Amino acid sequence: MIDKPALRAHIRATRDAFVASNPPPITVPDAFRARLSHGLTVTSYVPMGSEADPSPLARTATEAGCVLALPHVTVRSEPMRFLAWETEAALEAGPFGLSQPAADAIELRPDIILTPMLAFDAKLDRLGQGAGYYDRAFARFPDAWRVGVAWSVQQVDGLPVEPWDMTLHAIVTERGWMTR
Ligand SMILES: Nc1nc2c(c(=O)[nH]1)N(C=O)[C@@H](CNc1ccc(C(=O)N[C@@H](CCC(=O)O)C(=O)O)cc1)CN2
Ligand SMILES: Nc1ncnc2c1ncn2[C@@H]1O[C@H](COP(=O)(O)OP(=O)(O)OP(=O)(O)O)[C@@H](O)[C@H]1O
Repeated sequence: MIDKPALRAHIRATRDAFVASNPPPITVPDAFRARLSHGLTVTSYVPMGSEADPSPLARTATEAGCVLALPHVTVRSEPMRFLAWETEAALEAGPFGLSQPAADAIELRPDIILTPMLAFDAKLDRLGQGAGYYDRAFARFPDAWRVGVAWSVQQVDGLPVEPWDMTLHAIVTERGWMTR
């Protein structure tokens, strides 16, 4: 049995140390670019702490004519919503120190979900912050393309898979593209 809280703390520390060593940014894989088309809704996120920054992917999506959205959360019992976000538009302070769109921004249905995560494995299973926000969003939008974004050092040998977990379709790290 893997102790998830202990694993989360360990990975946060590993990620902090990795970022302190000045890793290269994430670059945009051709397989990601190939999937973009005009009018698709792509959800990004604003990195917190030492999370990998998905902006290169989000910028490429905007250039391809995609619409960008960002997650918006309130309390755990309420689902996360994806709200429209124009690059440069002001963000507001949310819970957990998050920056997010204003609560009255337009809610969108995602086609591609750029997903933050704490840990992942070679089978493209993921471990998040533990609030289940992305797990619930994946269940609500099962047809969206689930692309995890992380640093390569966040890969682990295996993760406990919960009944509600939905495997990612692909992962982007500073080392490149992983798919199944
Ligand atoms: N950048 C980013 N945005 C995101 C997420 C994420 O993982 N990363 N989320 C993914 O769900 C949602 C926010 N969910 C969160 C759920 C729990 C905690 C949390 O428990 N934070 C701890 C401290 C974490 C730390 O030490 O790094 C806390 O505040 O006590 C944070 C965000 C939506 N936006
Ligand atoms: N589809 C779902 N419907 C309702 N509750 C869910 C669903 N998926 C997950 N949950 C709940 O979310 C909680 C968190 O699960 P877990 O520890 O696997 O989160 P995580 O993968 O770290 O989180 P996240 O998806 O936010 O990154 C669990 O208590 C679980 O019951």
